[in-house]
Amino acid sequence: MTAESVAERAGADSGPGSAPPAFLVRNAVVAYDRVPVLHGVDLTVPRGQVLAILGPNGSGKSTLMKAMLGIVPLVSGSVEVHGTPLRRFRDWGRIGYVPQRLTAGGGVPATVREVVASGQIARRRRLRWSAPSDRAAVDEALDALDLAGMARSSVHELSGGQQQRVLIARALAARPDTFVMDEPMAGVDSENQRALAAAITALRERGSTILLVLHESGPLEPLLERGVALSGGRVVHDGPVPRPSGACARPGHDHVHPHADAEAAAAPSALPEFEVPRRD
Ligand SMILES: Nc1ncnc2c1ncn2[C@@H]1O[C@H](COP(=O)(O)OP(=O)(O)OP(=O)(O)O)[C@@H](O)[C@H]1O
Repeated sequence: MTAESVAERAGADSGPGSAPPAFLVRNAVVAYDRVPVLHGVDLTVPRGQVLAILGPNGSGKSTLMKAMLGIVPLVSGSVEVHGTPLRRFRDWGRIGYVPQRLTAGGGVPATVREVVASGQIARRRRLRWSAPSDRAAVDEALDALDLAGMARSSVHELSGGQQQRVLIARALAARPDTFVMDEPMAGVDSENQRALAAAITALRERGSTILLVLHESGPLEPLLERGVALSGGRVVHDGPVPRPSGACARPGHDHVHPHADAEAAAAPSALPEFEVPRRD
């Protein structure tokens, strides 16, 4: 069976007239310098689901996310976004991508409002001045992340956690329905974590699809409907969100240390770091 017919069948399984999944990944293989780092990953993300891709350092989380967005090419396999093969997908205004760190702007001074407004560029069909509705969307995004009071501040003066809020507001400003967030809680203090969790809760309540790359579920755990754990470039768990255990379970734990990837590779079916809850 071809990848296209697998995709069609998956669409048919979800019922006549129902929307295609936000992402449909089939047998994805990705290599860097001819060394495979994703070994045939399958993943279907239904619309409206809040899903975390979990796993230790180097397990392939970011690579999978980049392959789903076409940032890195597939050696083989296929990706569809909202029912369209990735190579033909053009509706990028539907996708709100939140990178791990603020890189846009470099040393150029930019205010919080300017960075948030820059999120609308993919949505605009042609070059034009921003309309009142665009400005309203920027205001809404600033409010949602509690940033209105800092709108005129330079982003470079902000803490890492505040910058992370700016990145989410920038994605929100284009009013997408699908979010892909790379480690939104990494290096973020607890106050900013609460603001981020509140914003993600609001997105979930309005039916957004949210895909998060996380080292561990942490403070977002109550929001997550599904956890997909990778180890050594393979899916080793797909179901209820595994609970962090050991040091990773402690409040305030910030995942910066490398994990025992050699052990994970030696036992690919094991779930490093996590206790998997029973399915009752
Ligand atoms: N640009 C690259 N060139 C070569 N190898 C890479 C590149 N990016 C990632 N890798 C390697 O691919 C493997 C998977 O990396 P990836 O960043 O996807 O893992 P990850 O689970 O997201 O890790 P982390 O949590 O540390 O970000 C690792 O062995 C990594 O060293």
